Amino acid sequence: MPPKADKTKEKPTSTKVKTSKSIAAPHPPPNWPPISPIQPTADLSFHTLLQDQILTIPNLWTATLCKTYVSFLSTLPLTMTPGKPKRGDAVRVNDRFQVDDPSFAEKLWSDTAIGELVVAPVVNGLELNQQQRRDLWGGEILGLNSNIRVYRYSKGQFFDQHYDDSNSVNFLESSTGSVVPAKTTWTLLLYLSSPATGCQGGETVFYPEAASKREAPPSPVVVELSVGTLLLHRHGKDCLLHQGREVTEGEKWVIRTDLCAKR
Ligand SMILES: O=C(O)CCC(=O)C(=O)O
Ligand SMILES: [Fe+2]
Repeated sequence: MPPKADKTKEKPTSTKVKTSKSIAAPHPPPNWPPISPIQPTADLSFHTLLQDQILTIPNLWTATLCKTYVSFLSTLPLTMTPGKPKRGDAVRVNDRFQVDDPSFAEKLWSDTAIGELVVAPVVNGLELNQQQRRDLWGGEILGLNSNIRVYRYSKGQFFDQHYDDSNSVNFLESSTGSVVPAKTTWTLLLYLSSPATGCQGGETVFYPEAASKREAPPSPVVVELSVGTLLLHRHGKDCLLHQGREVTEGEKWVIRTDLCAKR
């Protein structure tokens, strides 16, 4: 069975006081550039790549904003992949920066179209009712995981086949300041690079399973990199096997977080 994504680094983040052991990375939150300029929400929508499993929001971030972020992220102390993965962990060969930053997670949710589109999802032209929303997102969505990860893949780097785990987290509600028990349900990957920025390869590829043992598995779903596109995919027990293909030219930059649902 293919491994889980880097389990050791995907520990639940907590908004409570933590022991040094539970801190995934000891970074103070960086001084992120403002999330501007962005596309108006009215111009954006979900695109379905695989029903109930893989969605995108093309052009969530403008090319200008992605460029500003890549320049900024290049100044952060990214760390190289730890040597040999532990037994059961996926092979991830890239450079990463990880920080627990509820304030940035809240900005990504509210200052971009993510929050509005997730709360009132129109999928394939149909607005979902409350039950359909819960089924799609895996519960009542609170916002985004404060565990923010930045990946830089240089030429020759990749993220081998794996499944993403659902994690238990404590979600800090910005409006009330209260902490709500939550779990992550979908992975969000924001692409800041593409062939337009000189990056070749690096596609995220999903391997849907065959409906039965007698049937051949469907073709893999290849998500091409596109600057400013947000990719969302279901994770946890219904996660599809997936990988980040090798980058063959240039650099691939990605910001990763997750949807959090009430536990
Ligand atoms: O970089 C990618 O395309 C995939 C990343 C991924 O699978 C992950 O963060 O779990
Ligand atoms: Fe993954």
